[in-house]
Amino acid sequence: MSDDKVQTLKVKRSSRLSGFYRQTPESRRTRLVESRWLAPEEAEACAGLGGFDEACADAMVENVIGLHGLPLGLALNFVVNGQDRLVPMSVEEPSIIAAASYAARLCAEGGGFAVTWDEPITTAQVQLLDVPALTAAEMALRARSAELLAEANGCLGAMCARGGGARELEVRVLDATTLVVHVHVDTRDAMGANLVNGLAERMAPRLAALTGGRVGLKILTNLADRRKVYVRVTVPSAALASEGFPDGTAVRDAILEAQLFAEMDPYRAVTHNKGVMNGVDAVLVACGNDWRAVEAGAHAYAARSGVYRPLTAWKQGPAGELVGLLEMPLATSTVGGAARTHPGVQRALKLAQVTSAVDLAGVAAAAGLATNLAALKALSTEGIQKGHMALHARRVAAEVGAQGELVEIVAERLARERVYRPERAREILAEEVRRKEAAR
Ligand SMILES: CC(C)(COP(=O)([O-])OP(=O)([O-])OC[C@H]1O[C@@H](n2cnc3c(N)ncnc32)[C@H](O)[C@@H]1OP(=O)([O-])[O-])[C@@H](O)C(=O)NCCC(=O)NCCSC(=O)C[C@@](C)(O)CC(=O)[O-]
Ligand SMILES: NC(=O)C1=CN([C@@H]2O[C@H](COP(=O)(O)OP(=O)(O)OC[C@H]3O[C@@H](n4cnc5c(N)ncnc54)[C@H](OP(=O)(O)O)[C@@H]3O)[C@@H](O)[C@H]2O)C=CC1
Repeated sequence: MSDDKVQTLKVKRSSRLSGFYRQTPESRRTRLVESRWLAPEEAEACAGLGGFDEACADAMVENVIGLHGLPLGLALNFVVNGQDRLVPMSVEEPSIIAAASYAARLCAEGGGFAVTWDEPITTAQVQLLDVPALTAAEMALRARSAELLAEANGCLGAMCARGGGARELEVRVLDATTLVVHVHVDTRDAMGANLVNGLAERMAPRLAALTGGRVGLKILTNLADRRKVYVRVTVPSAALASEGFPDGTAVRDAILEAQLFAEMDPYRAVTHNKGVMNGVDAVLVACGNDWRAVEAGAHAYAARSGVYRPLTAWKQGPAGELVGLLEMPLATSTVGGAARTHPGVQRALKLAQVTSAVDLAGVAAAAGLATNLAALKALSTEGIQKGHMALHARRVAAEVGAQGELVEIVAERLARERVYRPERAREILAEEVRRKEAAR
């Protein structure tokens, strides 16, 4: 990135872009330039497929026959650790970006999202089978732990030079003849899967020799519980009041009841967590990260006690405010993987002003807490259908052939009628087309 662009990005800007959602994609890009979020050529590069082409795709995965697009939107109103952030989200489901923006606006009233994180530790597992004497094997590994870590770091010169490297060796007993060795590695801005998988393969013969065991699998774990992110928000109860629900305290209490439901019932907790992953995954997809890895880790973490539980906790604060907390493993990257091959990924990271992998984890987790709050607020008041379906109506309108301003007109009428069937959309579209022709 050129110095003038770095300067541009350092300028303090607001993430509150009033009326943004009523603009066209082109005028939104112009707005981003005017409000100094993007340089003109960067905004222009967002249009269409954003520079992603068949050659990029062919270098990325196998047997490519074409490209498959997804929308790239921006969630607004985010203040993360005191800094205004735009949050890039790529997702196929309507209402998620609106929901994130809405909840972020509520959270901003309490000071925004306070985010902290663990060091970016990714863990390799080496399975050792048929170990003849478990206790002796464990002792041998523990006695050699410093030496083994030094050997590991010997293979990780570049990673150590940037402040990462192997940090700890852990031995776990799985059954009477099976051990698993965990090598915890700080992989800095990389997710570190390829790095630690390679390390595990290199270390395995030595670990087998020390224990007398036979090498089994050598692979990272996606239960990245040494790489967690923690987010906290405070929403004044008054901010929760909305049309038809003037008592913010009652809305807060309804959200607390929804939280209790998720804590008592895994069937509900899964859906509650889907609302969290709405935000997290959309950010990860926009930023070219491995969302399957994060999904797998998130759900395993939610079930760590043996019972599947919500990833977020909503409580009442001392002054009657609503306090929200999210704690989850979140292994992100700003280098490696798709960041190398997808031109849109670097742009998304710049838009969000992401400075490191852990910073990206913080932004994604803030988005997750926001989408969870928006869903709980909607569910606890008017129900999910009103807001969600009103936005879904735009998709129905487009499906039946509405274009340009007719998309909004048809969608608005469907939402007013609370009918979202394509047949009705078709009728409305025909009426509106006739009306337009008559007016000419
Ligand atoms: C959809 C809203 C936000 C409307 O909510 P509303 O109160 O009708 O919105 P509003 O018109 O008062 O606007 C409030 C703010 O929302 C945003 N907003 C409003 N409209 C738009 C739009 N068109 N495009 C972009 N942003 C929009 C925007 O930030 C706006 O602020 P402003 O800029 O005006 O100051 C609300 O109803 C909501 O948050 N609903 C929840 C939607 C949701 O969770 N969708 C996910 C699908 S359901 C699901 O997958 C998860 C679930 C529900 O199962 C999880 C669970 O069970 O826990
Ligand atoms: N179970 C799973 O989750 C699995 C996931 N994967 C996939 O692996 C990929 C991620 O692996 P990963 O090892 O992260 O990616 P890559 O191998 O693509 O790239 C990471 C490398 O980038 C280099 N690098 C440059 N700058 C930095 C920096 N600032 N911080 C850290 N590293 C830097 C490092 O190499 P150097 O130190 O040599 O410079 C690092 O090892 C994803 O595509 C994922 O989908 C693969 C297998 C299994």
